[in-house]
Amino acid sequence: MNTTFSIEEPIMSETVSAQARPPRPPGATAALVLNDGTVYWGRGVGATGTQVGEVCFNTSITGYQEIMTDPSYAGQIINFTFPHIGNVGANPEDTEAVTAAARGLVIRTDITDPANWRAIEGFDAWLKKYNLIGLAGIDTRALTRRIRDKGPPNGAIIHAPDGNIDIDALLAEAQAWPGLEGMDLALEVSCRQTYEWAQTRWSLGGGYGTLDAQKRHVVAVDYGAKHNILRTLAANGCRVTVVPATATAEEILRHEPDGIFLSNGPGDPAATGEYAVPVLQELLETGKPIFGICLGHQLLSLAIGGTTTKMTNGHRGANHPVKDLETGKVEITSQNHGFRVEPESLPKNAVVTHVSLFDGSNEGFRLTDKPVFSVQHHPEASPGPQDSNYLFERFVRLIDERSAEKGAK
Ligand SMILES: NC(=O)CC[C@H](N)C(=O)O
Repeated sequence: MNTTFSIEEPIMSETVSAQARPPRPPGATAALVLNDGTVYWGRGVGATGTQVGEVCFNTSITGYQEIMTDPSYAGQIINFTFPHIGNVGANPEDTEAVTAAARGLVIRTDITDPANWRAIEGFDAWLKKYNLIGLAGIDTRALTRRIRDKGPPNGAIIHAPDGNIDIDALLAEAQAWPGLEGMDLALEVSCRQTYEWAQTRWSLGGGYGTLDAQKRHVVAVDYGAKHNILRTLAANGCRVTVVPATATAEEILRHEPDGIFLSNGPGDPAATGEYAVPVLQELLETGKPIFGICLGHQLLSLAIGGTTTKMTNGHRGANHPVKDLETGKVEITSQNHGFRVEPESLPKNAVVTHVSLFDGSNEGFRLTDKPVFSVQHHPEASPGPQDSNYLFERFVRLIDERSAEKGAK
């Protein structure tokens, strides 16, 4: 690990077009090759090998462990806009899944020795453990501007400590990769078997807790669920049964849930919708409370007849303002999505409840005739602000109201 901390850490090479490929700088052990032939040389960090995926950027300043383990990043290489990634090291608590589904990461400065009381190892060692390939010394600003102006390209990365790097082979890989549109990745990251979840949210001094009073039972459909969603459900008094993405409506209802949760997840919602939508349509018929987040929001929109499209630039960061149209309040949100719901495609019984103040795109809706709502952003944060936590309370209220109604009958 490089132990020198310096913002002046040299960038390996600037953005250069295919016509004028940059010569390999001395010491280069890694490269990123975009499908248009652009080459970025770098210094390898983390695991070795090659990977191919969509290159997107995330603007979060903290939370790199949570971002790298968010299953929604399957099929993606993350370019961090914040220059000092890795400087607080790594700990065993700040993870959102048992394994990492992201394809790799691109960072500006070399990883330094950790400076944080919670760190038990350096970020480089942690990346190796999670089999994540990284490149340091990249002009991440230039790459971000390129993604902002032209949309996220497909690219191939390599970390080869022996310097054995074949740019043409990487270019061919990047060009042959079909891209995220039309790709179902939920099956790759979903759990294989049903399991119970009881861990609650982390607290300073207390770590993660467990829940004693489990008043409500929620079945969470795992399209690639972040653990902090499950933790937040548990912290709100829910016993959570997590079922695979392929669970049928009958399998879900056999657990007799008081409410149903639809998780976040990677890939194109239209592709996942091929098997998820018929199940959701059956679940909607039951009148049970349903809450969806991100991919869950997109799948719910498809189930009621809406459409989703790929965005030119997705939303990935921890400072995105979203307006709750029903209260007029603005919440600062955590985001990670590259597809969006087209609000004009939604049926009359769907009311748009949230909108992005960055680009006006849809961030949420609710149904007027059923206890059903969903949001595009990530109210569980991790990383990010907790302004939107109230949405979990709203879900629990819907569950309690329905239970009270049933009890009164
Ligand atoms: N975080 C998510 O659930 C992402 C949803 C979807 N894969 C998208 O990119 O839009």
